Amino acid sequence: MSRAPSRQDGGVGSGADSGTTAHRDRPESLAPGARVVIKVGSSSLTRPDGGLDLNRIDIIAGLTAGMRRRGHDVILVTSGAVAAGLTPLGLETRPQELRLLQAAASVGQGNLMARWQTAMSAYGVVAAQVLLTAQDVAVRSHYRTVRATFDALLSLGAVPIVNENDAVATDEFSLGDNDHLAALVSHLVTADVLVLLTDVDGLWTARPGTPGARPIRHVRRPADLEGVSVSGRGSQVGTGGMTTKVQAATISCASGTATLIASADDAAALLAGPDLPAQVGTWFDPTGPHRPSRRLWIAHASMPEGRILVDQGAARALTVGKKSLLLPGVTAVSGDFESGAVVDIVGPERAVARGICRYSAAELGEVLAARAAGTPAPDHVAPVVHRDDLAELPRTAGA
Ligand SMILES: Nc1ncnc2c1ncn2[C@@H]1O[C@H](COP(=O)(O)OP(=O)(O)O)[C@@H](O)[C@H]1O
Ligand SMILES: N[C@@H](CCC(=O)OP(=O)(O)O)C(=O)O
Repeated sequence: MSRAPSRQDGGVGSGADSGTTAHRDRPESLAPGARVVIKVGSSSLTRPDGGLDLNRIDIIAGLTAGMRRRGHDVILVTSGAVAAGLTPLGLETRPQELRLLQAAASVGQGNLMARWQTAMSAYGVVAAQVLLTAQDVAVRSHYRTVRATFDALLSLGAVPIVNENDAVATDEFSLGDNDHLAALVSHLVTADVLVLLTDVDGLWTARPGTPGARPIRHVRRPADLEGVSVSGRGSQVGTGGMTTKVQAATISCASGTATLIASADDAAALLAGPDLPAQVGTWFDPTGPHRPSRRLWIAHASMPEGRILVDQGAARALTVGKKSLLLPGVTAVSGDFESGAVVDIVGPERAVARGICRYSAAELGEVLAARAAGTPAPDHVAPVVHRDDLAELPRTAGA
């Protein structure tokens, strides 16, 4: 499907947009042709008795079909596999143990996908199951393959229906929550808008029900979140609460994808036509351009294999000077990695960046040892991490 030229404005109609970041209003409509990732949480797909809410699945399938007719590419990220597997296995509540969660997800995913497929096909939409693991986004060659799969599905007019492949995820190697998965998928497909549908009307100043808590309708920049109390405790069936949604919005917005957190009850009000009512959900403006996928992959999806400690001057050169990391700034190295590995770069106060290291840990160790002994170091001229291979980490991340 052809894409509308919506990249400059985050895929939204300009509405009352003054054009300046400081006074930008919330957009009033979805731009024609915007590519939209819709994530539906477990809390929105399950009934109080634990079964799948087929009415909700039908509504979202119908909205997806309508959006496709209006020219949008739609990618659905669905939770609910664990929740859908509990009752058939005779489990009364969500188990803690990984193997039981995986058993539930294995049973539930088939059920969940069958329901989506039936609902989508009733509206003439071809649904495609895509189950991802952390490896698929952490290993660059997998990442490229997955992106090609999404491109093929979208160009053939199918709607990818994505979940984590919970049955094979391990404790150490799992995406953990579908809000994060939805942010990574948004980046993979260069989405214009990410819609996180949940059981609450967007982000509130504090957990709804807290005295004085009120909904926030528009987040223009991360600083707008100061003072907002976000809890990781969600519904009975959900994972991560509002914390993972705000993290997902932050990741997506930084890579040019506007994000809307809203109640699944308001899905029709938001997605049945181009209009985006101002008093529904929370809209997060994009905070950066659609970034080259390589940099975002380095920052949010890759698995660092080691750490390079740097002095204050090097940390400043990376963060303020926007420079490459050079050998003289390196003070120590940890981990056993080959050249080409992703590493965290840690300054005296915190982890400042993540990047692809052009030397192995052993080569860096040799340089450091020679420096300590006052003997000539091997004659390396290449930067340790080139600026093009480097992504800065936000202040809150890392050490
Ligand atoms: N500041 C906040 N604003 C809105 N909701 C919040 C906030 N802090 C915590 N929450 C909780 O987050 C829950 C949604 O998260 P979760 O149950 O994980 O949903 P999902 O299953 O849709 O991913 C809401 O039910 C709400 O109680
Ligand atoms: N992959 C899991 C979803 C985990 C998750 O993040 O759930 P939720 O917080 O409801 O989006 C499942 O399908 O049950």
